[in-house]
Amino acid sequence: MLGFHNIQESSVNMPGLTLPPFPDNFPTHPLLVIDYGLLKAGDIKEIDKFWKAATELGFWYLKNHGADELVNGMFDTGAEMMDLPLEEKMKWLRGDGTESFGYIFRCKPIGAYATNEYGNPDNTEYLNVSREDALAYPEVVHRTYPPVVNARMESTIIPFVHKSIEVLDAIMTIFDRKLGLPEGTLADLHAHMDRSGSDARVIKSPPKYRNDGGPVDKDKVSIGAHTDFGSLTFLHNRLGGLQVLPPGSEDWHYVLPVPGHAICNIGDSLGLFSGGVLRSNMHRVVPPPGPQSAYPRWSVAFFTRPGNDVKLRALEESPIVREALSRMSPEQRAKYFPNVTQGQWLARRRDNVTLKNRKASIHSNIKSSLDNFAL
Ligand SMILES: O=C(O)CCC(=O)C(=O)O
Ligand SMILES: [Fe+2]
Repeated sequence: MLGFHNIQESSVNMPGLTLPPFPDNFPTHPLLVIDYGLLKAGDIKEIDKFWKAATELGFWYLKNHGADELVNGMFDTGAEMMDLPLEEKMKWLRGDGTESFGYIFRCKPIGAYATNEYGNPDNTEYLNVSREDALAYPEVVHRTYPPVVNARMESTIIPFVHKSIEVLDAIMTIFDRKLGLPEGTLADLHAHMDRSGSDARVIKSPPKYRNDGGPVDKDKVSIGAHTDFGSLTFLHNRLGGLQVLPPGSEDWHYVLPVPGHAICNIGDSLGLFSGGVLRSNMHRVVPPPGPQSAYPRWSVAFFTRPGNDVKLRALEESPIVREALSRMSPEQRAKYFPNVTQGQWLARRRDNVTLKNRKASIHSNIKSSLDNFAL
């Protein structure tokens, strides 16, 4: 346990605060770098590289996306929220339902979420703003937000949501083409104002454990092994700590944060729609490496998820998906037709992360405890 009292806890963009670089002696997994400008311009070579990234690892860097200023604003918004007294923040706690919008605090006394297969909770804080609430603001679709968040809604959050949607919609258009689906198929499943679990998120994990390299004890993991519940994630990291489990590997590999490069990944819903052609890959977050572990770790993300009423199923209209399904055993194929809507899928996955259910599932089925833990 570390107490880094002299380090400014919250202001990730604080002028003069220089974060230590990612140490050289921590091996990282190379992600393909995709240029958003080239993707938008229809550059064939770039699209092929992008398709390779999306189908093989399911993670890639995206540069030239134009969101950096807005991302800085989102970090500041998160810092303003997290700086409020805990008592004030707790008034904005997310509800008990399946929706995860609002403030989330996972800590020892009151934590409700497991961070690993042993059920240890941590003290990660989240601010989750629903896509639909941002787009409808000041009308309320799901819930209301604290005044410090409302104060940033028009200047920062709404433009960040618009920008993230633009980028992820462009990516979905490319997937339509690559999968041989009519243009707009995936966009229709993610209609912007359909009620969904899509959100803009700021995540803070305070410094807690020193990370000197090598395997990380399971009880020191900040966000346990999981795949994302939705379709696409547009993630912005400053410090290291994100790790991926590459296909066929038993070891976790760090993803190097690169300035100006977002980290994008595929989630379960696109994995299902594509019959597994697009890869929803396992990842987790551990304390930042070396000297970085003395600093709070912040992330900003936008998660796009299908509408809650969308039925999850492999899109057999696509010849590529049909071909992938034809190579599967009937049992494997059945996994791509789970007979649930996105809303039911989210509820099921969230049930999995409550401590109560986590413990129950550890006892009943050790393998399912290696399932996924995010929000
Ligand atoms: O903070 C990060 O780098 C990743 C967070 C994550 O995987 C998630 O919230 O689903
Ligand atoms: Fe994730």
